Amino acid sequence: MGKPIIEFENFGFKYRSQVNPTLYDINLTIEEGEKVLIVGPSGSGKSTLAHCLNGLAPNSYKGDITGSLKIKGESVATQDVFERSKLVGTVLQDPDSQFIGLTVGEDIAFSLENDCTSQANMLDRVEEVSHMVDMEGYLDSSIHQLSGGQRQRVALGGVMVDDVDILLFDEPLANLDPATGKHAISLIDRIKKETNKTVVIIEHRLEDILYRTVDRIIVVNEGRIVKDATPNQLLATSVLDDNSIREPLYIKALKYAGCEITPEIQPENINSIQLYSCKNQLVEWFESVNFDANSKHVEPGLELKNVSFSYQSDQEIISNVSFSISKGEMVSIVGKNGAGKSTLSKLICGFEKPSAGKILLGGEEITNNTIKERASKIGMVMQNPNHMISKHLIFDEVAFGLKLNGITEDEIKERVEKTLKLCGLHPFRNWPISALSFGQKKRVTIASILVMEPEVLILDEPTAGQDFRHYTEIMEFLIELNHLGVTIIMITHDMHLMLEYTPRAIVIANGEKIADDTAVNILTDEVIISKANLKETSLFELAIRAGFKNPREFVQRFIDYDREVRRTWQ
Ligand SMILES: Nc1ncnc2c1ncn2[C@@H]1O[C@H](COP(=O)(O)OP(=O)(O)OP(=O)(O)O)[C@@H](O)[C@H]1O
Ligand SMILES: Nc1ncnc2c1ncn2[C@@H]1O[C@H](COP(=O)(O)OP(=O)(O)OP(=O)(O)O)[C@@H](O)[C@H]1O
Repeated sequence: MGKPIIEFENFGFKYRSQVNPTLYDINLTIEEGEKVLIVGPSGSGKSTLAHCLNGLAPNSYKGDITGSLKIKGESVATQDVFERSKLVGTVLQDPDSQFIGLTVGEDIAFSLENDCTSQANMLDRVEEVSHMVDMEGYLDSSIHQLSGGQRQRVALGGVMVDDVDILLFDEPLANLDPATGKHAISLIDRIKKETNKTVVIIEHRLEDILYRTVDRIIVVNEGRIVKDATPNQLLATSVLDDNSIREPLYIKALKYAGCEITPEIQPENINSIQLYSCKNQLVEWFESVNFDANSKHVEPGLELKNVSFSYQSDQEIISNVSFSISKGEMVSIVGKNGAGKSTLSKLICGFEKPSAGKILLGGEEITNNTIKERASKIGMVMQNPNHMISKHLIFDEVAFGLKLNGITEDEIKERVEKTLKLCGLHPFRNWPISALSFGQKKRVTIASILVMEPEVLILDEPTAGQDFRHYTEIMEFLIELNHLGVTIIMITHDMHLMLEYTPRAIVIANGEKIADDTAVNILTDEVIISKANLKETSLFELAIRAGFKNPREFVQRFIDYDREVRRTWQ
């Protein structure tokens, strides 16, 4: 047993604005040098636990603590945020809320200044850190000119240099492209091993985190710890499923095939798992299922013809991109951080104007239409919900667009209520938005666009911060809309989402389109995966390890089968 570094004892927290506590009976000891993953459904209290650990609660988020929290053996009850920051370094869920400097270099330097590093040393260290997170070309760029994932990388870089014993990451992968996510996980692992720091990670993307070993997984639900186990032990239970947390895809495939998952077969990673007799079961399952899922769409929807764009005249961000998405299609746009995906959506919505090329909707050119003209037909849900929300109450936020369009009060009420129900927000309709978790806020922004009933819906990372139940609800809801003829375009770094929900994907790298194919073909193509910072799927690896001659087909059958299973849940 190592020395305890974090000790929550009978710990509870109640936000001042809430009637009931958000955390109850937390008894959790984390030892020096441990790496612990905290998972749980949206709104279960994970970020609150993180805020209690880094002192934001109760210092910034006011509330009452019961029980005790000790760090390094000492009670921290009276510490302020600054004192706590010397013990715990944090990457928050919304990186925008923690930038201090104006440029990338200044922001990284700020973390070093806290440690009184000498000026000369500082420049070297800033270079080194920026290199670590692959941002060395951006040291003079303003934070505001960075893409969402680039901001996340800077935030990661900042905390990695903090001279603290505990590193706390709240959804570190949310905006990172899959390859950078993998890199970040390796980096966290390396720093932990080299410096013996204690690492606490909160993340919905369990499979991605388990790319590198974690010592323990803590499952939180409704403010309590419901399970504290090693990954191998946990994956052998149904706790993840029971608590709306997504299991790794290869585990799901093995379960579909009827294989028994035990800790002994080391299920924590696709490379560690022993398949034994599961191989035969997988083959039998594969042969027993077959679907022909794809239907063809032909009506013209959204078309881009040779579109180019630059923010600054010397650097082209989008280069000669053309594609055509039929009415009623559901397509992913994927690619590296900073590749130009969000910029493309800004061009489609009219927030920016192409320097060359045309954009058409339903066969008609809209290149010169105003944002307002497009807004009734094209809805856009942005990456960061805090960039979209302008109202105090949930109902008002969702009703806002309808009000602007002069819809009657009765109709507004009906449409807003219906949308809130669909988005799982109805119980909160009279709440202030400030009292929602990040995942809940994200759903508010989706609701505020859906209520407008757009023809084309563009969603930038629609499921970031969502637990599996809400993820599935949102995605199945989008599929329903899609079946009604709404064209859906998703910008995502979630390879599961792309595989499972969008038959087709467009890949952008350095502002150019480098592929336009089925999601399965793309995620099994090494060259494209590497060029666009994507990540191979564990299903493909499972199929190879189980000896399938056509692993692509195995992946496709899993996807089709899984889709059918999910449909029957509805
Ligand atoms: N600032 C706040 N003021 C009042 N209540 C809050 C505040 N932040 C969170 N809560 C309450 O705590 C609950 C849990 O929120 P928290 O952010 O800890 O959840 P989470 O598990 O991190 O969720 P997610 O995965 O969606 O980020 C919320 O449903 C809300 O009731
Ligand atoms: N307002 C701006 N001014 C100048 N450059 C910008 C601006 N916004 C974005 N950029 C640059 O344009 C490039 C593309 O950014 P964009 O946000 O489209 O990327 P992305 O593919 O959506 O990335 P991510 O996956 O990280 O969200 C990036 O290199 C970014 O630094």
